[in-house]
Amino acid sequence: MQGLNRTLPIELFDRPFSDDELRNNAPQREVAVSQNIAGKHIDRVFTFDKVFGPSAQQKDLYDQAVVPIVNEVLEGFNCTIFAYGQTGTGKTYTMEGECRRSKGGPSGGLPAEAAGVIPRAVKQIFDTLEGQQAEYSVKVTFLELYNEEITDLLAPEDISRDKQKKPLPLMEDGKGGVLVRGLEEEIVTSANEIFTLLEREATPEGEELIKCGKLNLVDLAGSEIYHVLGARDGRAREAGEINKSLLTLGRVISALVEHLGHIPYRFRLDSKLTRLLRDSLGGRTKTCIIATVSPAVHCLEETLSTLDYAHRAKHIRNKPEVNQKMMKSTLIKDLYGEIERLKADRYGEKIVVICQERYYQEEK
Ligand SMILES: Nc1ncnc2c1ncn2[C@@H]1O[C@H](COP(=O)(O)OP(=O)(O)OP(=O)(O)O)[C@@H](O)[C@H]1O
Repeated sequence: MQGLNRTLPIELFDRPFSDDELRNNAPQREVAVSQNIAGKHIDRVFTFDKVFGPSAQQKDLYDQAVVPIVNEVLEGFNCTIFAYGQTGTGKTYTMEGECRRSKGGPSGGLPAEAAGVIPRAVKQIFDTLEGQQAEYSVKVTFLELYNEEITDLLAPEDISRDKQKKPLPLMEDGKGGVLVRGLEEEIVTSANEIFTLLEREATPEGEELIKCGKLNLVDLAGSEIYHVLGARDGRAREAGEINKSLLTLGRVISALVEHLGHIPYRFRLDSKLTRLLRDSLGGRTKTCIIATVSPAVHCLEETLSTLDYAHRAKHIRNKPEVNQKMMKSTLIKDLYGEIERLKADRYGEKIVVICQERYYQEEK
């Protein structure tokens, strides 16, 4: 769990570095919040794995918090990184940064210092694989969940109607997981346009293995849009949906912490957010939550709730497993099997049609 703090005033970081920490250049791990309620002074301290203060740059967060996670993905784990926090606290800035327009610069380098987690992760994955001179294929999907609707951040805007992207359905994948149907997959390749395999390595017998890791990078909608926009017009529903989504996520987190990893069934189906993050909260995925908070005093309540939530989520125990490595020959055999099955299905359909036609003719 990481805590990224955009521009928190120094009062919130009032604990100075100890001499030991200064010597070891240790990153901060605590956020201290001071409150004066009815003349009573209340101090609260939240401990996280890492805390990034007002002067922290995107690179600092990335190098310290995300690089190890991307390395795990390259080792074959599924990992999730999501930013959580009040609206306007920097979730999008953290996940995407300010580099959307210049995405995919000619040199393949990062377009700006303000590049966030997503472009940096893509670059790290690509650089590492290039460095290994391995044959690989990297597929990237970016999605946003907002108002109980999933939108594809890679899909081109719909030019037919008011530039809205179509929401995508979330479905069970039949293997205990979920999938977002129609989510665009962008293939990031080397100059040689190598595709198909993420990474290969040889078994002692010289058989090639395929290692596959997945990195989920999630941008959540703000939880307190309600307060900012007020419950007017269509915004009321939006606010309700967002709050419902995050409330359910909060309940799931409590359930996971209190019931030792068991999520009550009703919560599992409650919201798309929970379904989408099912494997990331208490499942087999390694998950990093980046909590973003505001420096503004009028946001204190929400800041405390974000810190509370993030702190609670820290107690969730996931059981990460490396994805099963598959022998290349087995994969090819499976794919041939699949092709044969599809051919047989098509043939079968045709027979049914012919039979129906004949049936109607005979009926006549
Ligand atoms: N660490 C930062 N340094 C400089 N500017 C920042 C930082 N974090 C956020 N900002 C700026 O603050 C504004 C709000 O940030 P952002 O849009 O990322 O918030 P958000 O949490 O994604 O909001 P929402 O929940 O509404 O989507 C943006 O203008 C962004 O550029």
